[in-house]
Amino acid sequence: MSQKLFNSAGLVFPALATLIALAVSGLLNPYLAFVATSWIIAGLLGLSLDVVWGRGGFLGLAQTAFYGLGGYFGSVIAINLAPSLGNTLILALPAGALFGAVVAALLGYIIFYARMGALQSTILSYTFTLLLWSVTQTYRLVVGDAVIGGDNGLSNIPGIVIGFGSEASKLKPNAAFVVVVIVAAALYFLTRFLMKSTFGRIVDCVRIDPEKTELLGYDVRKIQVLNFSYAGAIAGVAGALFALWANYLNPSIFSVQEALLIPIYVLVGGLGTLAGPFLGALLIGSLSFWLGSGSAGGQTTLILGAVLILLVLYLHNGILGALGDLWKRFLPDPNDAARHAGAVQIDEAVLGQILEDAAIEAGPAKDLQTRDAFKRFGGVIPVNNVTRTFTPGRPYSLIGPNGAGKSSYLKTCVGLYQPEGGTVSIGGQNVTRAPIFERVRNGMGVKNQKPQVFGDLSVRDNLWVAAYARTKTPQKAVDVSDKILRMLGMEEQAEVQAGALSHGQQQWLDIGMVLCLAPRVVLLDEPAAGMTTQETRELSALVRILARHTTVVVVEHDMEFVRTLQGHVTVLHQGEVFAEGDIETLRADDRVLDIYLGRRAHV
Ligand SMILES: Nc1ncnc2c1ncn2[C@@H]1O[C@H](COP(=O)(O)OP(=O)(O)OP(=O)(O)O)[C@@H](O)[C@H]1O
Repeated sequence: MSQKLFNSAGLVFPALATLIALAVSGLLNPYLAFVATSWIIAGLLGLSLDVVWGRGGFLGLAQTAFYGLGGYFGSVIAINLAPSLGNTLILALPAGALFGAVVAALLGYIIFYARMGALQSTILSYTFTLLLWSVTQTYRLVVGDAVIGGDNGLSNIPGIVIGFGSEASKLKPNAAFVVVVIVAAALYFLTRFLMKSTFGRIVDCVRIDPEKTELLGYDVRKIQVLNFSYAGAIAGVAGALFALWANYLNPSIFSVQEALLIPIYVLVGGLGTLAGPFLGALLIGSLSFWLGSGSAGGQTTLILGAVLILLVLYLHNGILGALGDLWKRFLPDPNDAARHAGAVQIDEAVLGQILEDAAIEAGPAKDLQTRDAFKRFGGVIPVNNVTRTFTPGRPYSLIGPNGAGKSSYLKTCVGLYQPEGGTVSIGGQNVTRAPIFERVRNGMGVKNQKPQVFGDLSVRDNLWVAAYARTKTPQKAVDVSDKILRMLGMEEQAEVQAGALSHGQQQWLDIGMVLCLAPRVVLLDEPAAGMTTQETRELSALVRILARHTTVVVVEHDMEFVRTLQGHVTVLHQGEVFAEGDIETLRADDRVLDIYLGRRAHV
């Protein structure tokens, strides 16, 4: 019961809060209703940032820009059309949403496709807000009866008007409060629904590990722009509501102070909780209202600042995050099963079936080919004109001393590194300049050196997200991920958070995720690292079976593991192919021993 309530807390408690707000709306004195309306609008703006930051993982400081633009655009429409139509809500809110979404999509396109670092992206978003501040102060634009820009601001904005024509009437503060509560609640529940949907799950993956998400075949940048644009729409609605509520807008809406208040609402309420920003805005709004009008009047900023610092210092996950953590202590630990997990044992029959199904759905195995692949990092050349073709049948192992360029070669094939020269092709198709997700959609399945799993997601969800990337059908993804779960013998750990698994188990989960993609070429970078001897044996069997159905290339240090693969071995040294053959011959080759031992002649 309490587990169920915990899972639906984001639905039950906000619904209760909405009902309470609606029930007390008639009892509030009009001034308090008027002020409280602004706190809810601020919470809505905080929600938009939580979508971008708490869920998407990007601390954007442009939410007030979309808010202000939504406010201005919504007001221009309301000012010009309200005299004939009456109702301002159905004009201003969609206009604000649309404008916020479009501008956010354009800014998001620049931020995410330019592949800037996190800090640069935050600064760019902030610069955009400041630019609007400066532009709206400097220039004036007249659109019909609306005058935008200049310090005097836009002052003839009609209030919240409902009804049409002669029936139209401007709402009094208490009724306006009700309307704003309803709009905010509707957007909150819509956002919660979206974040619980497949789109939201993928947004979570992008936040946790964007590289891994792309390695599953998702177009990460597109998802980021869509999420950013959705958040821009919410900010635009909040801005339009604000303009109607205040009947006035001026450039200070784009100010530094406004932009920095929003992350504070989110942090105080609880990052990523969606409901937290409302709580944060309500708390900060009511505290400053009370301090401002009470005996502590002159010290408001100081006291508010101290309270905020204490809250952020002692409640790392904000109020709702802390309450959630506290509640979890009284619930059964879902990660308990991770501690009882034995060594993974592959079910070869299920594996065979999975690989046959994969061939039916994704087609025959593909060759991987590089021609004169060349990659340089300053004076280091980890991939030096490597020409190789890998085909299905037997596994290929890449070995060599530390720094030989094995991982760099794999990363060049995957697209994690862009080569300065040469080509990479999959199944005869040149993918040298293709983004990673396109190579994956072309049949490439990759496991990097460190296991990459989505730690906050359950084992089952990790596999589902991988399977969904290929199948694009939720139920099919369930079928595929269930089979992989069975093949790995990890059914009992299905609900465990992937981050709670041991290193070796995470390796298996990562390999399972690769298999969910039905890859036609598989690249595995040190898959046996962190595995027990028994697990390494299991892995060897898996790789051999896999190589019968697809092309498999494995980078590995563990020579015993390489020997058991019974495959073709390539020795890399200083970025070049140094020797090739079977492992027994290479182990007996003095030249190979020399480079491993660092003996003079070949180093
Ligand atoms: N992103 C990078 N930036 C700069 N240098 C890099 C980068 N990636 C690899 N290198 C350099 O390229 C060389 C080859 O590294 P790489 O990791 O490919 O070797 P490796 O054979 O996989 O080694 P190991 O077995 O230790 O993992 C090293 O000198 C490394 O420092």
